[in-house]
Amino acid sequence: MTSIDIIQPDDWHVHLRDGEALAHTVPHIANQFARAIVMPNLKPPVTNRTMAQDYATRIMEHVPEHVDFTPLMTLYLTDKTNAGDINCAVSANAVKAVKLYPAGATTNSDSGVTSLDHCDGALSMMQSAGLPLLVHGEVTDANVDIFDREAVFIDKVLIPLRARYPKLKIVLEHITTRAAAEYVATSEDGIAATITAHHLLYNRNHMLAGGIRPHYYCLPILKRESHREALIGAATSGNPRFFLGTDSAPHAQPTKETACGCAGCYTALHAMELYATAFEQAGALDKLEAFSSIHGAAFYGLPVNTRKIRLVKEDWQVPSELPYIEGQKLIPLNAGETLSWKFAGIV
Ligand SMILES: NC(=O)N[C@@H](CC(=O)O)C(=O)O
Ligand SMILES: [Zn+2]
Ligand SMILES: [Zn+2]
Repeated sequence: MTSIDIIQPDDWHVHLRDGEALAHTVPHIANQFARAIVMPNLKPPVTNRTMAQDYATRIMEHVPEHVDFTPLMTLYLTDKTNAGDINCAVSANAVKAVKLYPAGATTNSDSGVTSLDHCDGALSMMQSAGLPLLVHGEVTDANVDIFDREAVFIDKVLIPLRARYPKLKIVLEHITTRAAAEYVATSEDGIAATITAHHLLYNRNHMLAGGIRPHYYCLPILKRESHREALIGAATSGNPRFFLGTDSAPHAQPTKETACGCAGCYTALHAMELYATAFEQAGALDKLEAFSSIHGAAFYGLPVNTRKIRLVKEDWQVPSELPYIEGQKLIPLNAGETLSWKFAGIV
């Protein structure tokens, strides 16, 4: 039987939600990953040090016994976030990053930033403190086609932002296009990108051809095959600017399977199996460890994990549904499908 051992990975972008959901999401993510950057798009969003610390405590209550997992917390940037909010969170070491959601771009982004002009105090403080800005990189202009929103964001928002704050560390989250992969690979230091497993494995045909599949709907939306190929190229290039971020984003079944469904794919259960599948298909399994377990820690200035995990080549079936909040079900990505890699635990 084929198997590979790699340094235990970290997830540099995940949604764990809150309340009852944590009993489901936290054990899944803590099973495979040693640390995770936890997104702050709760209702209401996590906007200050106390909220971040309290949220971390609620997460820790659901880490199973004998499992070693550390949530790395983030603040949600709003028009009102000021230098004092950043300073307070940084000096207490309560957060590892700040998240920018353009207002209206994605799930729970109503409190997001309407214009970065409002955020000068916060961004200047982050730049001097070395606190990374994590970016949902899509414009929200109704006139911009949904398939172009990431590429337009780079030109209209990201490049001017970097000109204004050249030392600000930025992660372009969940990149989905050739434009993003090329921009991150070729521009000035201080930028990196996370890539999800689903954007490495699927293109928009998987979501739309032969019937509409809501569990493949996430933002930024799956793009055409040539973009998926560019992402595979970036992830397997060995370039330390690219690292793992699942963007696992649970939504209860009734809110996905409906006339106007929520964006988000749930992959926390089987993330490393999906990444291994994508890297194997690309003939690049030897690059999986650096992408999953080394590059992200280096960007965040954190030590690499000491434990190792094992992935084995073995068929198993993804459950067709998982228990979730309020008696509802959570449909994972790949529900009912057979995967050929299996996570076999810490070794
Ligand atoms: N990726 C998604 O499609 N959804 C995320 C939000 C986000 O990461 O944009 C969510 O919170 O559900
Ligand atoms: Zn996002
Ligand atoms: Zn996300």
